[in-house]
Amino acid sequence: METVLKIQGVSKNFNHFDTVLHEINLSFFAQTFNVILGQSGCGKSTLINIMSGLMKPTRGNVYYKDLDISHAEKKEIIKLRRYKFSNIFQDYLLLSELTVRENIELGKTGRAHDLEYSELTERLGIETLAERFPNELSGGQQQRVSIARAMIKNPEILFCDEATGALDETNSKLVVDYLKELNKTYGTIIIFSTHNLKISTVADRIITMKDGLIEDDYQNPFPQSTFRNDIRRFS
Ligand SMILES: Nc1ncnc2c1ncn2[C@@H]1O[C@H](COP(=O)(O)OP(=O)(O)OP(=O)(O)O)[C@@H](O)[C@H]1O
Repeated sequence: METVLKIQGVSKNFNHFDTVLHEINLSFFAQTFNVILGQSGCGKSTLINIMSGLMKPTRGNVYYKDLDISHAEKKEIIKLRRYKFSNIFQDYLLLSELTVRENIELGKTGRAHDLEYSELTERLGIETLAERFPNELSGGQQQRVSIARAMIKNPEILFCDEATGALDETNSKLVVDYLKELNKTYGTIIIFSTHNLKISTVADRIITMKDGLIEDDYQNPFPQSTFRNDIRRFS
C-alpha cells in the first residue's frame, strides 16, 4: 500500500518543558480509514495539528509523500492545505459574518472534483440553513457546517478532530457514514481522532494513544460499512 503520510520521531514540547508527544512514528496509507483513540489530553489534537501542517513539531519530521512538511516553505504548506488536506476542527471555527452557504463555499478549490454544495448539505441534514448565520445555529448544526466546509474540496486527507463531539446519535451516524462513503468512493484518507470507542467499528485501523505515546496500533479485522452507534456493549 502506498504511504501517503509519514511521521518520524515527532515530539512536541510546549513552554520548553511540557512534552506532550514523545517520539511518535506512524505511517498512513492510501485509501484508509484510521481512528486515533485516546482520552482527553493525551495529545490527539496536537498530533493532528502537526500532521496536517498547522503546527511545527519540536523534533522529528512529517512527510507528505516526498515533501517534508515540518521543514517546507510556508507557500508549499499553504498549497498542500488548499488542495490536498482538510481539517474538521473541534471548535468549528466558523466565520460569524458569513452565512452557512458562504462559510461552506470558503472550502471550495474551484477544481472539478469539489463536491456539490446541495448534495453535501442534504447528506449532512443542513440543506435548509443556507442563509442563516452561525450564531443562529445550534452547536450540532454549527459542527455539521464546519464538516461540510472541510469536505467540499474533496481532499486527499481529511483530518477529523473529534468531529462528532456535539452531535446526537442520528447526526453522528449521518456524518460517520458519509465519511465512510467518501473513503470508499474517492479513496479519501480519513484520520479521525476521538475518545468515542464506537467510531472505531467502521475504521480499517485503530491507533490508541496514552500520555503522548502510541499505545497500540492494529488493523480492524471486520470494519463495518455503516456506523452502528446503537451498540451499547462491545465484546
Ligand atoms: N498551546 C498549548 N500550550 C500549552 N499546552 C498545550 C497547548 N496545546 C495543548 N497543550 C497541552 O497538551 C496536552 C495535549 O493536548 P491535546 O489538545 O493535544 O489533547 P487531546 O487528546 O486532543 O485532548 P481532547 O480530547 O480533550 O481534545 C494537554 O495536556 C494540553 O493541556
